[in-house]
Amino acid sequence: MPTSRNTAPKRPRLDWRFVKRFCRIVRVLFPSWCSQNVVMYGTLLGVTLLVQLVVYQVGLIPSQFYSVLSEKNYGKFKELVAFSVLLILLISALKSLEQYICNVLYISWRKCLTQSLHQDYFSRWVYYTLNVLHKDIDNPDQRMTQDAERLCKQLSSMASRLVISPFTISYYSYQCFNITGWIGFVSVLGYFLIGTVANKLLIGPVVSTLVEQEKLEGNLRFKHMQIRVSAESAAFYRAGKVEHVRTDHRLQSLLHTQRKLINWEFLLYLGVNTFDYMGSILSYIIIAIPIFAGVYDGLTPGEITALVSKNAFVCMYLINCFTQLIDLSTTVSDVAGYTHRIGELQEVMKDISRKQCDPDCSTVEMGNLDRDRETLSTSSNAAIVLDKLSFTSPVSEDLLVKDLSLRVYEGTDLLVVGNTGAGKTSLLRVLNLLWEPCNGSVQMNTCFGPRGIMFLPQKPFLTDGTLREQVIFPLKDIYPAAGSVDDERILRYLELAGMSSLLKRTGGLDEKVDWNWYDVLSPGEMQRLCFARLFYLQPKYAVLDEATSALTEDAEEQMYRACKQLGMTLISLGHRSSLKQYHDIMLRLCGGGQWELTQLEKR
Ligand SMILES: Nc1ncnc2c1ncn2[C@@H]1O[C@H](COP(=O)(O)OP(=O)(O)OP(=O)(O)O)[C@@H](O)[C@H]1O
Repeated sequence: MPTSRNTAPKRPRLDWRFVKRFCRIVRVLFPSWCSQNVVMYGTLLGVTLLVQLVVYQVGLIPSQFYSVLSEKNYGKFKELVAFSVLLILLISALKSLEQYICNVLYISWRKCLTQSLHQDYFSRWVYYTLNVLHKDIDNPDQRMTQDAERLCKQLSSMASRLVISPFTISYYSYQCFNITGWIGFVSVLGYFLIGTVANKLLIGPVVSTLVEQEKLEGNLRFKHMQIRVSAESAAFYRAGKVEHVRTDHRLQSLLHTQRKLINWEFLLYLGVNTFDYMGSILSYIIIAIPIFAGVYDGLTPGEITALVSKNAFVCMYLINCFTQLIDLSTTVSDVAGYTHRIGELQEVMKDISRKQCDPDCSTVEMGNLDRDRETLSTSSNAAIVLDKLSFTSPVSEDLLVKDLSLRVYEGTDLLVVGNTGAGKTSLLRVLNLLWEPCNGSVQMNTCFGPRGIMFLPQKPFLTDGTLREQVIFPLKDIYPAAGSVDDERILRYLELAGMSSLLKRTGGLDEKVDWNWYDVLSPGEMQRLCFARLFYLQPKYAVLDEATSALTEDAEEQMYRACKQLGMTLISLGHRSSLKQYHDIMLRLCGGGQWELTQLEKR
């Protein structure tokens, strides 16, 4: 497990690492040369270019008006008014279209990026390692939702401006050079360079503070999430006061960082605004140079006015192009912050995924069932073979289990007992490949999932959705056949688990419910619903981690008898002595790595 708790996190910057991460994200946003996003982006560039051409024409209109009015030419004036109206209609249409394409591109990019992150997150058990074991990365959920959304929004707003800038800058530089000579052009360029250096110095702290702020924002939301999920338990403890203090504490840290951020942003905005306004004065100074130098002495006052107007437009627009580039620096700082957060998540997920070697049948898919049966019939008799297995918890050096050798055969039920924290559930984590053993080996000759091995975890997992979706979970589709056959099976197993009353509460198998299953079901009901799921899926091996802890002994007997009738081999974890009667062998974890195996008398 890679940990870097002792090393300070690297400050996110506009550096080579940023370039690499950004390129990786761009590859996700543009999956191939002929993808829809490339076409859309190309169209956006085309429209932006058209906007620039029309803007140039619109910019020349005042100088034409000066010329026409100084000549008092009524015919030309009428033509010019009609032409101006036409150009204005055209530019409004083009700018609206440009904005529209930006928005469509934003949605399409968000889809690509979030789906790609989901792909890595839900592959194998990356989500488990990331959330439970991997503490180096904060708030993966926030990175996949909010950060991805903001990155796409910012990128779509600046994407075309950034690419089109070199062309407009070249064109207006050429015009500026033609009219004012090299002094005008060099002045504008020098002005831009000074602005860039100043902004670069200010962006660095803004990027790192922004990343910090996003992290704290996620922490605060997580705290609220925690209260929401555990509202009832908190209320029993009357924990409002202490949780209030803790939540406010997180809020304080967030606000402190936000204050730091707005201080840095104040300096950045100061630079940006000064640059903007100085730019407008600079344009007149540049225009004044050839006029005072006598270059245009031969022109009439009307022609000089028209020329000054045209020159003013060209110079101001060139400065405006540069200014826009500088203004983009604030957007670039946001983009850099989000790029680092998302890029880091991608790297960590890829790294985890690479380490999680894929057991060929760990996925739960209907299509795997036939292959699963083949695997079972050709494999060794023992479903699980543990050979000198030793493991610790991820944060401790002390062995929970040392040199455990054990074989689990079909039809031989195993009970695992031991004191609190002795490592019973951890043994399941190792069997499930969630934790790596530090010694020995685990050989799973049976597939995970329906028809193979199914785990009923200590904390029941209820998905969102209808009653049917709860029962058939983790299958995506009904099995073995849709329609009344499957409905009958579900109803039969709900009844067997003592949960047929749920049908009335939900209003049917496929009625959407507007409640959170965890809030409305009692712990015992949740456990019964998980048994209904088990009866429906009928795996060969059922691993039950204190799965009846919230049930009476009678109800426990009912569940265990049903499992046996359905032909399941059981591996149970628990504290109750009543469990012994349903099992053949007992593994006792004695602590400090010690363990013992005993034969049991089944009733
Ligand atoms: N994600 C984790 N990170 C670090 N330590 C963990 C983690 N999960 C469990 N542990 C520790 O590993 C040890 C064994 O835990 P485990 O859940 O296996 O106990 P158990 O025998 O199942 O206990 P119980 O009877 O209470 O369910 C405990 O000390 C626990 O705190």
